[in-house]
Amino acid sequence: GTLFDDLGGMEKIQNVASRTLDLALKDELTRENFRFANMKNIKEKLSLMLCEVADGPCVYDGAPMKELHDPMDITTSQFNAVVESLQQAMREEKIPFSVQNRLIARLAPLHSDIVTVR
Ligand code: HEM
Repeated sequence: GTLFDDLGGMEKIQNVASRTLDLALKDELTRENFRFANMKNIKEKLSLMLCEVADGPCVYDGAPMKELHDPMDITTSQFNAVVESLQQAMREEKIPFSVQNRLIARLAPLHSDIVTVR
């Protein structure tokens, strides 16, 4: 089976994406960035990205990660904060720890496109 199946399929992924962004909107380290963002749109695009990266039946159709995040001058601490929001969201959805880690591992390479400041 795919990581997509192990995560519990599309509905679970949509819940995770939605909750991750709600948490990021509350987190002191990241809330300013998301303050004026179209959360409904980001939730949809993040769902597609997570689905695709987990070998699910989706094609990400959003903006390239670097282009999108580069102007925000994002730090490693902020990147880690979003990853922690994602981990909390997966925990709340009762996704097994080992499955959580497989998804995180596939997102780790995005670090170099997203973080442009130390
Ligand atoms: C694993 C890390 C991350 C992933 C996978 C990710 C993914 C995404 C995706 C898929 C979108 C929507 C793209 C689109 O609308 O076409 C997005 C938008 C956005 N991301 Fe991230 N992101 C990450 C980290 C971060 C961090 C650390 C911040 C800032 C603290 C951040 C701030 C934003 C903001 C503000 C938007 C909305 C931009 C806009 O609509 O103009 N992201 N991200």
